[in-house]
Amino acid sequence: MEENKIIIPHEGRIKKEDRQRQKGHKSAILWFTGLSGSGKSTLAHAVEEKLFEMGVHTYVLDGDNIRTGLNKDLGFSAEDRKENIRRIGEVAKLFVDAGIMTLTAFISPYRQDRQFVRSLVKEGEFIEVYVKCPLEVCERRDVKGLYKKARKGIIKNFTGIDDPYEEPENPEIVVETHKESLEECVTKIINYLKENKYLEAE
Ligand SMILES: Nc1ncnc2c1ncn2[C@@H]1O[C@H](COP(=O)(O)OS(=O)(=O)O)[C@@H](OP(=O)(O)O)[C@H]1O
Ligand SMILES: Nc1ncnc2c1ncn2[C@@H]1O[C@H](COP(=O)(O)OP(=O)(O)O)[C@@H](O)[C@H]1O
Repeated sequence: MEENKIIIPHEGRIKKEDRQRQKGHKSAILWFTGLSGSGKSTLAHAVEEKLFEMGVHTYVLDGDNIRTGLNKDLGFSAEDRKENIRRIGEVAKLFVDAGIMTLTAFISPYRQDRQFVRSLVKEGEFIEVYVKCPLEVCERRDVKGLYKKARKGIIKNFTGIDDPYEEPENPEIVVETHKESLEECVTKIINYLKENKYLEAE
C-alpha cells in the first residue's frame, strides 16, 4: 500500500505570507494546555473576543468542535490522546497556513505530543500557553462535575487523578488562573502577541 503512495504537491501561487499581508497580521497557534478546569476554554474564547475586536482573523479549536466531530472516534487512553493532539496539530497547521490566529484548548498532557505539534510549524508559530492551576483548585471548581466522578472511580484515567499531566518545561507564556484574574491573563497574552509583532504583517 505505502509503496504505491506517491504524492506530488501542487504549489499554489498564493502563500501564507500573502494571506497574512492581506489580513494585516501574522498567523500562529496559541496552544493552551493545562488540567481540566484550569481555564483553557474560558481563556481561549476571551482572548479570541479581544483579538476579534481588534480585527484579527481567529478561530478556536476545542473539545466542542473537535471531539464531537473529527475526533469522535477517540477516547482518553495515552494512545488516543496522542492521536487527538496529532490531528489537532495538523488541522491547526492548516489554519496557520490560511493566515488565521488559531487558539486551541486541549489538556494535551504529554510533553512529547505538544512537542510534535511544535515541530509541525515554523519557529515562532507555536506559542505554548501553560494554564497553570493547582489540582485542588481545579477540583474545587469542578466545572463539569467530572472530578467528583473520577474520585468515585466512575471515570477512569482522569488527568490529574489517575492519569498524568506533564507540565510544560519552557512555555512561551504562563498564566496562573488561581492568582491572576481572567482580565489579567488575557492582557498578558495579548501583550505577548503585541510585543512579539504577531499583530502586524511582515
Ligand atoms: N479521562 C479523562 N481525562 C481528562 N478529561 C476527560 C476525561 N474524560 C472526559 N474528559 C473531558 O474531556 C476533556 C479533555 O479532552 P481533551 O481533548 O482536551 O483531552 S486530551 O488533550 O486528549 O488529553 C475534558 O475537558 P476540559 O475540562 O475542557 O479540559 C473533560 O471534560
Ligand atoms: N483567570 C482565570 N482564567 C480562566 N478561568 C478562570 C480564571 N479564574 C477563574 N476561572 C474559572 O475557572 C473555570 C475554568 O473552566 P474552563 O475554562 O472550562 O477550564 P478548562 O477548559 O481548562 O477545562 C471557569 O469557571 C472560569 O470562570
